[in-house]
Amino acid sequence: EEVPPEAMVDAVNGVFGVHQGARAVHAKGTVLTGTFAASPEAAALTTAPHLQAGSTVPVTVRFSNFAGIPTIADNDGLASPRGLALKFKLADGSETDIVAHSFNGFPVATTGEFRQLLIALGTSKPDTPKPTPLDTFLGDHPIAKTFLTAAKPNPVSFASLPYYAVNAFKLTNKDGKAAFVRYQIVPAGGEHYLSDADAKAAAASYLSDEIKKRVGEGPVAFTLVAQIADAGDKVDDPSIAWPADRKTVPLGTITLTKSAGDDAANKELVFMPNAVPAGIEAADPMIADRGAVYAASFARRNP
Ligand code: HEM
Repeated sequence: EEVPPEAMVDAVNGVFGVHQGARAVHAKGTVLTGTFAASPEAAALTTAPHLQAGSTVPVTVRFSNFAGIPTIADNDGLASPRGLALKFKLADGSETDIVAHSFNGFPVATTGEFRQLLIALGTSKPDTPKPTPLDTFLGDHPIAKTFLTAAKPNPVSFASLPYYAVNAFKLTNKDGKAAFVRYQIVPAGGEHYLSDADAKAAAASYLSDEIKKRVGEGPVAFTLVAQIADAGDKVDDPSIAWPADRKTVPLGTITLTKSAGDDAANKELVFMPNAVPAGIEAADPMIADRGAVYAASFARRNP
């Protein structure tokens, strides 16, 4: 089922409402800048310029809460999964982006199913007669139910949880050899979460406050990793995580050194999951759909 990008933005707005100037989803965020240095191993996978050994390029990272509500408290249940959007500034002036979240999977397999889920969410209110559209959808889609009900503990920091880009890409190296991969962004300092009591007591902007303070005291680092598909792993279904024992290859190190402020200071910033240089191609059709939807959302928030 082809879904027009505008209809997807409308469906997201149906869940969270329209908030002038904000992203339709992942509406509260904070931006940092730094560099990405490619690993020695990356070039064996792809000819992409920022993934050649010795390459270092500037990056911009936006951390965000899930909900399409710009005032969402960082300890609200709707703040998870968290987002990490990463923009590489390539030497030729172009940009390439990775847009990831803190859950290894997605509720549904396709853009069309995602629209159905959004409509079910938007039309199921506390006073909606049972079974609600959401009850019916989740009854038919057990993976979506697992996604929505999975424990998503509040992190100590945006820098203390791993992120997954979920949709598969095809990387091609200089010999023409191709591999299907999914990106993971792994925190250098490991995973750390708040206790329930500490999460409850946390301030509404504890995460954006914490990351600004942290980066003021020293660099904040992540490793960009490629998880490599085995023959038979599905590349067009982000709802199914590939097994954890699949080979992983470090692609490089993200080192964040400066806060660039919150969204008010970064209105023109947009990340495109489908913006890729030669050596990288989208493998999952959801990636092109996301590109069109993000552009439509950007146009609405920057009229
Ligand atoms: C068809 C599926 C999807 C739709 C329709 C969709 C929709 C959107 C929209 C409308 C935005 C706001 C864009 C903007 O105004 O700049 C957005 C941002 C975002 N989405 Fe998605 N999304 C989809 C899939 C995903 C997936 C699979 C992930 C996780 C890997 C994800 C993570 C994010 C994140 C982290 C942001 C914030 C980006 C930023 O910081 O600018 N989305 N999405």
